[in-house]
Amino acid sequence: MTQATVNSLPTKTHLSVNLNKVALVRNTRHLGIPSVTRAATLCLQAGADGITVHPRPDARHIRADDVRELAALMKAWPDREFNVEGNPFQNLMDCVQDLRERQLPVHQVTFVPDGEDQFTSDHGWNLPADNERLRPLIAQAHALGLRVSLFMDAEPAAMAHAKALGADRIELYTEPYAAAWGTPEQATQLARFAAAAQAALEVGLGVNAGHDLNRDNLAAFVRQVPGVAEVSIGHALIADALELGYTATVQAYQTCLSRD
Ligand SMILES: CC(=O)[C@@H](O)[C@H](O)COP(=O)(O)O
Ligand SMILES: NCC(=O)COP(=O)(O)O
Repeated sequence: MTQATVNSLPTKTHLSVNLNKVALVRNTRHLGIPSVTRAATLCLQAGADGITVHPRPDARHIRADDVRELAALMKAWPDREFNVEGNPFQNLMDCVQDLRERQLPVHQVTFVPDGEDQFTSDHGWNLPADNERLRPLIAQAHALGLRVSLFMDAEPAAMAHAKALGADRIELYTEPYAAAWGTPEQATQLARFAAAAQAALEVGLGVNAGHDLNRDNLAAFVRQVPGVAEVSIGHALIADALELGYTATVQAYQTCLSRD
């Protein structure tokens, strides 16, 4: 990497807490508990750097109302980030346009190429094949004042395409690393993700990461993959919070991210 690139590496990896799973439990009754906004408040009070949600078209967990209520809450936390994930060819753009019309904060959109009823995210964009259809949506998000991150597999060659499309960041889809953690494949996967992150940094993209990161696999990832600006973590973090509470859990994840 050039010196200029090294100098621009983030000094901290931010923790964005994904609250999908809080909404998933809430949606099994009509009682409003557990509260997604209360969870967000507790995570932010505990030191989370941001909140992530992924409102899927089937509204299985996060609903449009949740996105609005969380954005309204984020107004009271101007130094924290609100990241909304989704497929821009489905409901994502309407969702963030709605926030903008209400003058509610949203900082980043993460474009994810999921099908309408996909079990969970399991792949990134296919660049350059998806280039032409993504380009106008990235421009549309920029016109709304949003940072755009593209959910990507750890393929170094795709990073220059993401940059040429106008993306600001990529989010590395980390499930293959998480699945390899603790096995002989771990080092191979780490090297693969490090190469993809380095390729992204070299073309001037920021690097986010997420999917199945947890308290066991997180520290090695951020130590060995260069320049990770942000991780978004939901499933494992909320599972931990059921046992430890939000405050202790967020603090434990921040300890994993510490570079001391
Ligand atoms: C893009 C990504 O990896 C996460 O948003 C993941 O898709 C979480 O979604 P679910 O909580 O619906 O599994
Ligand atoms: N972008 C990934 C995310 O928000 C959370 O993924 P997971 O931790 O629920 O797998």
